Amino acid sequence: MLNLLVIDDDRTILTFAERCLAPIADVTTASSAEAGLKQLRNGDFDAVLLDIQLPDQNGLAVYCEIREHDRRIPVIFMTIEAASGTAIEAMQLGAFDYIAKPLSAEPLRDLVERAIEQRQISSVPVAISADESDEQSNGELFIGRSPAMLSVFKSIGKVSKQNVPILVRGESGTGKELVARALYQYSHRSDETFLAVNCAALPDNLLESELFGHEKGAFTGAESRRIGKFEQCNGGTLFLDEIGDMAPSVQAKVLRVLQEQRFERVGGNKELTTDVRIIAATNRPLEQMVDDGDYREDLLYRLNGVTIELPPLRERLSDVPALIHFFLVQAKQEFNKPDLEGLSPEAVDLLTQYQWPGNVRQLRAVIRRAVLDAVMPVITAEGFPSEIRRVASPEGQSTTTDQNSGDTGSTQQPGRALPDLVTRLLKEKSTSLYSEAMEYMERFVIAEVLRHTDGNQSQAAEILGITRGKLRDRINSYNITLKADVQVDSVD
Ligand SMILES: Nc1ncnc2c1ncn2[C@@H]1O[C@H](COP(=O)(O)OP(=O)(O)OP(=O)(O)O)[C@@H](O)[C@H]1O
Repeated sequence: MLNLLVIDDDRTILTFAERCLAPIADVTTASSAEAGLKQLRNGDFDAVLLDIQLPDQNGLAVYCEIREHDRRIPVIFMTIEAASGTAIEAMQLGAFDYIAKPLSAEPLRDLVERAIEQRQISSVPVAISADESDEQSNGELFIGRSPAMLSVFKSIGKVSKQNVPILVRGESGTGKELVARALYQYSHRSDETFLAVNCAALPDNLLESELFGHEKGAFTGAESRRIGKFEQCNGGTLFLDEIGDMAPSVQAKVLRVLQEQRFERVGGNKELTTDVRIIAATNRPLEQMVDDGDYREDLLYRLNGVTIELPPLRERLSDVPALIHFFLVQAKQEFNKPDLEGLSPEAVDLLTQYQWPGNVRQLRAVIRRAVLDAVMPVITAEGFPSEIRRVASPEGQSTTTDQNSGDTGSTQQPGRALPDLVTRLLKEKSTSLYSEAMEYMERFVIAEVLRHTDGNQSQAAEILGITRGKLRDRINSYNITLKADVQVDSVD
């Protein structure tokens, strides 16, 4: 039988808890902090229900003693409304949860059952530890042991010292920028500047001036001369991310730098020279864009000389455990969770089966979120978003949407889930409500506009007032599938 300790100076609460929780656990009661701690030391408890205001000792102090005795015991605080500030403090210290008085039988039973379940899972050895390994203490930043990644590392080794442009290809979030940085670190230019420009993040005219600079008065608002990245980076390495998102005029200027190392600032006629190594990245089908007349063939030819292809994470799922470990260690330190031990075996199973449409970036976000939310030493599948937990359901990764998604199936009005989402996050005591709600809104707005334009991205970008590159970026990160009817799957 499972054992539960209830500490409260209110007799009625102790009697209520005994009666209500008897079907699930052997309930031991104590009416003071001192008596409770004595019981704790003599017994073996699976969870503790603790009154936050005890006559002989502050509830938080008692909580700290319980943690010192056994940090795996989930502690549920019982509070009255006025003490909610202390309850929040308790949660910050790592309490399992808190429940408001007067107690009701069903929520109390549910909560205790959940706590006991977590305690049991926490007693199983973790499948992936959150402690730093030798590998990580060696400063390894680029994780991957799959044959596909080993071949990427080999390519980096082969070409990093050659002074040629390199094109890094792969889906969003696969690590293209990391490849660019590794190429730079292992090159002869590693002591020189490394600059990165995301070509999709700026409208065409601003991108041109960002890259090549401009002269005073070149256009309205150009109040002084500006030095562009190609000039700033002379002798160094320039990473051009989303190289597919450049207007023809910018493509022509980049081609000229690649061929002759020459360019002019916007609005200037003085020819400047620069010695910059270009590493470009894209997740777009440049060949197709050339066929469609959207991209210069000569530029593609120049960039394509040496290509490094990053496989999507779903094609190298054997890398997932090492990546989980890497991100766990990072997040444990960053969020100051010294008690975190790692991930339970079923949690690891789930993550190694999921298809990761958002690639490594999505995996990183999922681990960070789970660490941030963790109140127990072991993270279980409960700590993951619903789209990942669905993998374990008999239906597999269904396309049904949930309240996290910006869209809904045909049965629900799009966008209607926002109030529910806010209510749920409030209930879960979220500390990122604003960003989650904004993400939901953005997802919803983009899907609606795309539906309105029948999936036409140029029209949608115009209506939204954002660049096509930015729209594409959002479509990728929210995993919006453009079919006859625009569908949205939720991705963190
Ligand atoms: N193999 C890896 N090891 C460790 N971290 C990784 C790895 N791959 C990617 N990451 C991390 O995942 C995140 C996304 O990586 P990155 O920005 O390089 O992707 P990207 O392919 O350039 O994405 P985008 O196309 O959207 O710009 C970053 O936080 C990066 O540090």
